[in-house]
Amino acid sequence: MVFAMALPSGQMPEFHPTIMSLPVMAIVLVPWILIILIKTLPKGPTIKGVPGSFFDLFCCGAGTKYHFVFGKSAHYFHSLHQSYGNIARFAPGQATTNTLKGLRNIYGAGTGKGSAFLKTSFYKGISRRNIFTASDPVYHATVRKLFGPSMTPGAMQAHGNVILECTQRLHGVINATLEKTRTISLNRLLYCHSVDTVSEVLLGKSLGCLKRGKPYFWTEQLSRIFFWATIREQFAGSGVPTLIKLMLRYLIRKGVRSRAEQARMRLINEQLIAPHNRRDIMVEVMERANTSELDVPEIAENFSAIMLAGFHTTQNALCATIYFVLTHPEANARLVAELQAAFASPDDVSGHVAEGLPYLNAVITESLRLYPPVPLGGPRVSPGAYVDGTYIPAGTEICTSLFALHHNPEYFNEPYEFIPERWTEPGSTDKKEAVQPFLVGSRSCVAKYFAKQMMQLTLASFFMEYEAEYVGPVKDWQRESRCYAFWEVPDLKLKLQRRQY
Ligand code: HEM
Repeated sequence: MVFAMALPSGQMPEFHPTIMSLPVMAIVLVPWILIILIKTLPKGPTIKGVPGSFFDLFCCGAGTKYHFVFGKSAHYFHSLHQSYGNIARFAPGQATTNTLKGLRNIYGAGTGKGSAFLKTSFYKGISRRNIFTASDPVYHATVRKLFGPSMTPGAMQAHGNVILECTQRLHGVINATLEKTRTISLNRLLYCHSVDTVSEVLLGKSLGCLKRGKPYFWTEQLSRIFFWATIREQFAGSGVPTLIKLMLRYLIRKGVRSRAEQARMRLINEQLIAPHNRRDIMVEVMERANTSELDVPEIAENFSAIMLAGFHTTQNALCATIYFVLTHPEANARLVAELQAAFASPDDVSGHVAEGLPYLNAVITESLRLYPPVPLGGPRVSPGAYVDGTYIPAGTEICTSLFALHHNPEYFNEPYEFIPERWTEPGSTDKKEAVQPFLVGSRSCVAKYFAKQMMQLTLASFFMEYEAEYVGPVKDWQRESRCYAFWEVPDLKLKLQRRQY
């Protein structure tokens, strides 16, 4: 009423929500941001004498938090190494290294008490105790002993034909689509292929995502779980994780995570009692189970963890390799020539020939170098030890950024270029051991040979079957990918045509 009288027109003044809300925002948000900053000040031991950016060291790791949240952590860590050298801090008590020696010091340190660099609490935020999340070396060794023998190169050979059948199903779906259009985005199809193949080899049952035309909601959960685990880790103690948890649980998607877990465990428990018509990995593991200290629910939990770890990683690697080959016409021509000299037709592709093809394996390794599916390497707690000549105090965190290691100019000529020849030319001076996309040591990828075989067979069959052209918008695959533990892969849009044999 007072306002109305003050205005000549006698109307009420307009309500400007932005002007009105600014003081409110200031009153509510500024103290909250201050509390977050104070709460996220480092509480544990700090690393001294290792450089890092001002924002990270004196503003509660603000630079790192920003880049994590916006999916740019891999590039950010690389830029820290470019600015501050081979060991750089990204928070007062956390450091990253980009050297081979650093990698070996951290991940190859063994499992002995007091000498091992154990997994950090970050992994506990991902799921229950299993092969991937456990930090206890004794428990971890028990699980590796049970599953490891079924994933050696020799053991994996028995699954080559199953992987090829999965690849044929992928081609069946692509060919059906080609009857309607020549332009196809392969991201989702390759994701479904990865899910179906991993579940088929591991559990003896394909999840049928390709047939269904889309993945199940629970197969796609992992990247989100990793994202929130990262946020939790970055903002630990500030109240942000609790707020997010409450929002997720009560406001947005009640119980999604537990439904995902139930769906996954139901599948595994069904397969544990179902008859199997071939010797898949589950059959082999359950034959050994009576010699293991793990009970059946724990074995089931580990099947779940191993299966999930295989979905995004292999899809990331397959998409990137196809992109790099197709955007490098000479590499494409060389690869196709090698494949056509080795196989008479796509149906002729076989595991034992594909594993010996130098150029095929060179394009795979070069893609894994440029675009490691796990770009940061896992965070570890220092036992109090030297990493590449620098003392990292006990209780502080250290990791090797695989993306930065793979782009380290000390090891690679033209580190940003896709040059498969660096793996085939005897005169190449590049340091080959510096490419370790599966990590090294006791916590390296248990399914390394599975992943390699799947890539060899899927890619050999694909390039034999199709003449392809990349027609998507992406000019720089790495820059245009977001990274949250794995990559969020850009659009792999291709124009495809079946080859005639
Ligand atoms: C190109 C594909 C793949 C790459 C580059 C890759 C890379 C890695 C890396 C870097 C780690 C260590 C992660 C850490 O310490 O935080 C890891 C661990 C692991 N990976 Fe893979 N992976 C791939 C495919 C797969 C597949 C297909 C599976 C399963 C079918 C799998 C299962 C696992 C498991 C269970 C672990 C934990 C091993 C342990 O701690 O003993 N990975 N992988």
